[in-house]
Amino acid sequence: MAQYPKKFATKGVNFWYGSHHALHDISLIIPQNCVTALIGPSGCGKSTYLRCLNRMNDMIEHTRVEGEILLDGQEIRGPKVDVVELRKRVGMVFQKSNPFPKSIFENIAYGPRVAGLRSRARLEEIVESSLKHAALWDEVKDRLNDSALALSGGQQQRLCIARALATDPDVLLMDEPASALDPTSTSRIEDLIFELKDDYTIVIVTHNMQQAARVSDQTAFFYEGRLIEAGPTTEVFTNPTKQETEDYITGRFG
Ligand SMILES: Nc1ncnc2c1ncn2[C@@H]1O[C@H](COP(=O)(O)OP(=O)(O)OP(=O)(O)O)[C@@H](O)[C@H]1O
Repeated sequence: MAQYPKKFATKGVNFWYGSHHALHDISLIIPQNCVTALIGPSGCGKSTYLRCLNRMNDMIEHTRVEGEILLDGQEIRGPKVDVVELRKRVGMVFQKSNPFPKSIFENIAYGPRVAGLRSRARLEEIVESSLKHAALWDEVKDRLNDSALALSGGQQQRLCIARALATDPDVLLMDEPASALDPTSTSRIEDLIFELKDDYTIVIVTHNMQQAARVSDQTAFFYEGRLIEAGPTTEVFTNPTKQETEDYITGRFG
């Protein structure tokens, strides 16, 4: 992965929920234009780590983070960092698709509007390009004013990806984006992830090891709040260096 520039470099990241020490000394490079999969058993800290990358954990009370989280070499917890700007650059898609109870158009236009964009023509361009990027345009272009809630689960998830793309991010964080979807919709999301990495850096949390093996370039295995190993996905899956990784990927626990 060394041939790719570092998008994120996290060094010695520790994280606490109150007195619960949830992440221990996590140092991980997230390479640009690659898909990094975070795998590991339930409760090992994957989502917590993911939320460190756009300071989403700031919204949870009584939490504390220590260590370095550098995005393009800049500390994201520095005093001058605008968190709203950070979250535009580092967009997020959740396990359960969560469209607003508004039209398809308004769901995508929302972020750019909140950012101050007023031009209808420009908003239309952004809606179209975001939906195209999220491989949804052809299915919805004739019904942009219909409610987003009328879309299927898989379409709603692609809409949420389009919504995250509308603010022109560099990075997409995805927390189990396909775990609530049927196999066909899952496979569309996986194809989409593969296409998106040309333009974005992607970090995906997944419970599904086949999915991690299919979509990611780099895999990071977490266990009990620690990063056990990280490396090129093919190596982690075929020749893991740590016993815990081997036990997990061969299904001995988790
Ligand atoms: N909001 C919260 N408040 C308190 N503790 C939390 C909170 N969110 C997570 N935790 C705890 O932090 C630890 C790591 O949780 P996290 O959700 O990051 O794990 P995970 O690997 O993503 O799990 P899963 O795969 O089940 O989503 C767990 O012990 C969990 O109970």
